[in-house]
Amino acid sequence: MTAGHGAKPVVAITSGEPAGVGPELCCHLASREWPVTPVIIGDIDLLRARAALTGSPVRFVQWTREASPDSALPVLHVPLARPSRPGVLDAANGRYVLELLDRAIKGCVEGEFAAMVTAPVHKGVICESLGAPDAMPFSGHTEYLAEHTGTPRVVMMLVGGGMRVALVTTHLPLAQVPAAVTPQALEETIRILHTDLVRHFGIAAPRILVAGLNPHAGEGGHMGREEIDVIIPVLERLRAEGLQLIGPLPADTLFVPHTLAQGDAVLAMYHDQGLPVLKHASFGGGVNVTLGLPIIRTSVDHGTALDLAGSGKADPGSLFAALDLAATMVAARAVR
Ligand SMILES: NC(=O)C1=CN([C@@H]2O[C@H](COP(=O)(O)OP(=O)(O)OC[C@H]3O[C@@H](n4cnc5c(N)ncnc54)[C@H](O)[C@@H]3O)[C@@H](O)[C@H]2O)C=CC1
Ligand SMILES: NCC(=O)COP(=O)(O)O
Repeated sequence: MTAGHGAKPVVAITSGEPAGVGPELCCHLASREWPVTPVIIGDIDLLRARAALTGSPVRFVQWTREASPDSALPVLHVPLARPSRPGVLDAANGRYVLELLDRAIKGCVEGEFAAMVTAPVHKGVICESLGAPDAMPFSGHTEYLAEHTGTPRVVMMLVGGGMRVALVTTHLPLAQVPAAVTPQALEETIRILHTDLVRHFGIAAPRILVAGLNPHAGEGGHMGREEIDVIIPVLERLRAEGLQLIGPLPADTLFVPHTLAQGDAVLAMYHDQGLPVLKHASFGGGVNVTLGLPIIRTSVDHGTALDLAGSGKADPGSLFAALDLAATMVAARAVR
């Protein structure tokens, strides 16, 4: 049983990179009623400072499980290492950002929180803070959550603009993508996507549109062989088990409306094959959800927007959509 704040499930909101728009977006959570109780994880003084700077009337109070909800936003206080200025990254606060994630993960695993929603982090400054300015020890929440929940494979899926777009590979250099699209990676990704479309999205028999890797899905082997050597054999094997898999389809025409209408989700082979289309259709209202985890995690579809930090102009639509989706997933889990 997840600890309640009043009668509602508690959802942790990690406020993300302190120099980015995450803290000020959290202020907007007070402007709506939610079916869950959002508890913000972050430095309470930072949140108060961003509220003052952006003219938000919100009040932040320290979170206690016993307190009854009022108009103030509860905060689980985690102190910054150093005061943060909007738009100015500071590697000294990199570990603070990871502490927010660690606290939320722990709370979700132990049942204190029903789900976690993440505001954006800056991957580069976290890597710098870990003493690896030229390497990528932190490549994203998705990979971090997999590692820290002991989950061998998870799937990044973005939802927005009437689409669901999942990825076989996530944050890795483009040159490494073909080698990462292995039969095992593809099969495990499809199984997770299928299972979670049923489990979390209530789609009884999901139809998945699978992109090819190469232009024109390899043009029959004349423009690359990954479709013939890897993708088609995996799809055939899984179709024999009853999964509804359409493809491999040329990615350039997969996203035309009449093709999209034939599926419940798209599976893209890599980050920039699928996400630009979805973000074009839904930026500011899209949600990133991690499938295959033992916990529920959703996120905004945008980054730290350092250029907007402190201006109060950042759009909270994606954070709202992420919290709405997390609440829906929590409710669906409760009736299973
Ligand atoms: N969920 C996460 O933690 C994500 C983190 N990132 C990280 O964010 C950092 C910056 O990434 P960029 O590629 O510059 O993308 P970005 O999303 O931060 O910014 C791209 C453009 O969109 C605008 N924008 C972003 N969020 C907005 C909002 N809520 N309202 C209005 N306009 C908004 C920005 O002002 C900018 O012009 C990188 O370190 C990246 O890795 C990127 C995407 C997701
Ligand atoms: N493009 C998505 C992104 O960068 C956010 O990824 P993650 O931090 O949620 O893994």
